[in-house]
Formats: sequence, structure tokens, C-alpha cells
Amino acid sequence: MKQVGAKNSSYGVETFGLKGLKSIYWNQSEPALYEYAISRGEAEIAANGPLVADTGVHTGRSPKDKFVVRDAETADSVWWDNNAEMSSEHFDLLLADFRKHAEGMDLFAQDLYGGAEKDYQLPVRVYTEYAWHSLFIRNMLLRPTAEDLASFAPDMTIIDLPSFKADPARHGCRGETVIACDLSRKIVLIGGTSYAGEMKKSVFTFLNYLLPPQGVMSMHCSANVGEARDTAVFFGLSGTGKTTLSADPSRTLVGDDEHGWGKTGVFNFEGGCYAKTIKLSAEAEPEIFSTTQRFGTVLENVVLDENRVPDFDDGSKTENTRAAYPIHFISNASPTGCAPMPKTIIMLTADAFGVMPPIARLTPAEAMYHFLSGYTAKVAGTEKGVTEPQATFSTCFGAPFLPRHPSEYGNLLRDLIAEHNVDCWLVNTGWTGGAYGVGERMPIKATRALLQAALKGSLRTAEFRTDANFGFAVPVNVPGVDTAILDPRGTWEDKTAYDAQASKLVQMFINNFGTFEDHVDSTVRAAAPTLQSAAE
Ligand SMILES: Nc1ncnc2c1ncn2[C@@H]1O[C@H](COP(=O)(O)OP(=O)(O)O)[C@@H](O)[C@H]1O
Ligand SMILES: C=C(OP(=O)(O)O)C(=O)O
Ligand SMILES: [Mn+2]
Repeated sequence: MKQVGAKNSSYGVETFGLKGLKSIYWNQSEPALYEYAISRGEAEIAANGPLVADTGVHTGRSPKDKFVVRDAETADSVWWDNNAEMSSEHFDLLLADFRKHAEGMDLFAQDLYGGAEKDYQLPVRVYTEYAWHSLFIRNMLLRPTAEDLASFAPDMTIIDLPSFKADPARHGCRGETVIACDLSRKIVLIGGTSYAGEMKKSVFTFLNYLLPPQGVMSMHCSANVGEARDTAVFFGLSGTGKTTLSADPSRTLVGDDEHGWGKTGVFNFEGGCYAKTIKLSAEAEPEIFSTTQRFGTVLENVVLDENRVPDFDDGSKTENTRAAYPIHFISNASPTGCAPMPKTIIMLTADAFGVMPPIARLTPAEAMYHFLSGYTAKVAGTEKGVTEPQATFSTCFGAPFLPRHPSEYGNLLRDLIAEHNVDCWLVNTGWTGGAYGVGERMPIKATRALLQAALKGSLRTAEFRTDANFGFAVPVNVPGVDTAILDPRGTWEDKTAYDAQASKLVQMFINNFGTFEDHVDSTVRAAAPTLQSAAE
């Protein structure tokens, strides 16, 4: 077997039981991976330099094809209501078949870290069939220094073979696509899909399993820091605004998607960003737009015109077009990925019903209630089969990535909010003036102005009203924001229709929260919305 780039003994010949490979390319650089990706016909180069690849059938995550191995250790630690199980026997068969499938292949390997905080860092070795997947994960995780690389010892291993087709009868999965996670042996097998986000979210899933027992709150959130060293974290499900809203020229970017909150503060799990690029414009999102105009960025499922210029308005392949780039492509990104304790928590709810106000202040009990509820929308394209926004309750705003029971994350957050006296806000990046299909998407400018007021503290002294349905405090006017938009009921033509939709949503919250009742105290239960009697 030819080994390109092997530097020392840790790159053993039979790496991880991968015997009979044709060749293996270790920790290749961006230019080298460009050449391999182009020469192997995997990708093409866009105007100004990004590498562009298509992912075929799978243009978003396949949550129904994700499995977790149930063994003696995970039987009691994994939240099985939310994680499909696979037996160790099936996993062993799958691993053996992955190794067999890899025989004779060229593989690419990257040695990277998950977690910027050294105390909690997860060394990950990622074997990929595609050179462009090797560049993607190299962009997304943390790249070791040459010194660290010399002694790199992997703790977690990912084998990513899109051309592998799983067999449900033999492997105990659902179809040809499989994302199998063995949390005890720290191995992930990804087959039958070319969507690169599966690799990134597998690392996130492992950190969500490994960190809480160490007292670290793992979060599906972005984070940035103001001049006053005031860290803000933005929780949100896929496509709801974490990346967009954390890219703010007046605040240092810490990370766009996945963070830990430990004894020393907040730290990014990753070393790159994975931005949605549908309808991306230089006007609305200049920082992110600039990353799509340079060598090293990977564009996923983006359509190019005849001059290889990306057409970000073209969602013909998927609404979930993406750009994956190293975080230092954002000019004011933190060089360390670490930040002080949060001063503000923002929970992004993309309300497809147009009922939620653009912003609401949350008491600690309301923050817990909404964190566990995780009301938002699955935005078009982020999951297989989601073609328009679907109202959903994704607990902790990241249910597809949670191996543990939500109460483990909720209790950690509850204690951290109390210990650090954190301000909490609920921000609707979804619809206003009516539900999806009638109303319009919340203007990004309005959201940014509201966030500016919340983060600068001026909102704290604003005048508030109490929302009739949810009971939380809503500002009645905010400088720079159209006052009308602050009252969602007022933005609807038909107020009766608004009230009816709001009641339906309240009932959905009540129905959903039943599963958490026994895990929270009475103050959190009291933070639930109440059905308005028709008379009121
Ligand atoms: N008011 C808004 N706030 C944030 N994003 C918005 C808003 N309105 C529309 N969007 C769009 O929603 C998408 C959010 O994507 P992104 O920030 O990548 O989500 P996430 O990082 O949570 O996965 C972007 O395409 C952005 O342009
Ligand atoms: C990459 C993903 O996460 P997010 O959309 O939250 O960035 C994803 O959900 O596939
Ligand atoms: Mn994101």
C-alpha cells in the first residue's frame, strides 16, 4: 500500500484494520486535495477559487438512518427514545464490511481535533473516500500544529464511504444509507450518503455524549464576543440563524454551530463554519459572502453559471446549499476558539406559524421551559424529505444530535444560568405577518437590530408587555425596529385567525412538554403557556 504523507509510526501500515488499501493520503493540504478532487472527477473549481461538489440524492442529513450501538455501557446512558439502536453484532458486521469495501481503494485521512479547549479536546482520525470530503472535514474541525501531528493519537475514528451500500437485513439498519455510532469504542461508520454534514454532526454527537459527565454543557449554538468581553451564545436548530447571526462585524466570532461551556468559559468544538448559502447576498451577509469568493472554501450543491460563478439564488438541487470554510476566513474570528463565560443566551425559534414575537425576554424558568421545548422549524433541505418549513419541537434546539436525555443538558444549563446570572432571550427568525406561505420571513435587519439592543443592554430598560399566550415579556418599542413588527398579532390581517393559530401552538407546547414534566421543578412547569379562554 502506497502511503503519501505518513510522518511517523502512528501511521501504521494496517491502519485501523484497513488492510489491502491501494493507497492512503495522510493529512493532505488544501492545494493537494484540490488536485486529487479535480483529477478524480469529484469536484470543480468556481470563479475566485472555491471547490464545488454535488452530493447527489442526499443533500441534507438522514436522521432516520442514524444508529447508536446499544452495549453494556450505553444501555443506561443513552436516551433511547431519541436514538435508534443497533446491536454490537450488527455494528461488527458493518465494520467488517466497511473494511472489505475499502480494499483496493485510495483513502484520505485527516488527523484533527474536536474541541478548542485542550482539557476537553477529542482527537479524531477521519478516513474518507473522497478528497473533497477530506478538505471539508479539514476545514470544519481543528487542525493540529505540525508538532501535535507528529505525536497524534486518535481517540475517535470516522470511516466515511459514500459508495458503501448498507444491507438492512445484515446490518440492522433501515436502508442503504447508514450512520452508525459506537459511542463506547468511539467509531463512526458513514455509508451510502455523500452529504458532508454527517461527518461534522457525528463528532458533535460524540462530544454531546462525552462532555456532560465532565461537567461541560455541550450546545448546538454559535457564539460571539463583544468589546466588553461579553460572550453571547445563539442556540438554534439547523438553518435557523446561528451562523448568520453570529457573523457580526462588531463582535468577535467564536464559532458558528457547536460549543462547550465549561469551567473556563465557552469553547468552539470546531475550527470552521458550515453556512447555508441559499439566497446569500453580499448586502445581507457580507462576511459569509466573502468566504465564498476564495480558494479553500468548499461549496456543497451550489449551482454555477457558464462562467463558473455561483448562483446562490438557485436552489434547484436543494435549499440546503452550503459553504464550509476555516473560521479564520471570517475576518474578526477568534484565533483561539475560546471565550469568557456567557452574559447572554439567545434561543432562535424559527416560528413557521408567525405567532411568536421577534424577541421576548425569558426568566430562568422560562429559559428552561423553552430550551427543553425547543420549538422551531425544520428548515427546507436540512433534513431528507423536508421541502418546506415544518414546525417541530427539537429539544435543546438540537434533538438529532443528542445521545443523552435532554434533562442532562437542561440541568447543566439551568445551573450555569443561575451561577453566571445570564440574560436569556427568545428570538423568532421565522415568519411575521402570517404563517409561512402568507407572511414573510423575519427581516434579518430587524433581527440584527433587536440582537444589538439585547446584547448592548439597552433592551433591559425598555418598556415591556406580557404576551397573552406565552406569558413572557415582549418589548413594545426598540430603536431602529419597526414597532408594528414587535406585536405579531398586529401584523396579521385577521386577528381571530391569529388567536386561533396561537391557541393551536400553545396546545402543541402543552402536549409536547408532558415528557419533561417529571424532570423539571414547579417554577419551570409554571412557565408553560396557557390556553386563552375564548371570552378573553
Ligand atoms: N431573520 C433572520 N435571522 C437569521 N437568518 C435568517 C433570517 N431570515 C432569513 N434567514 C436565513 O436563514 C438561514 C440561516 O442559516 P444559518 O445561519 O446557516 O443557520 P444555522 O447556522 O442555524 O444552521 C440563512 O440562509 C439566512 O439568510
Ligand atoms: C450542518 C448542520 O447543522 P446546522 O444547519 O445547524 O449548521 C446540519 O444540520 O446538517
Ligand atoms: Mn449552522
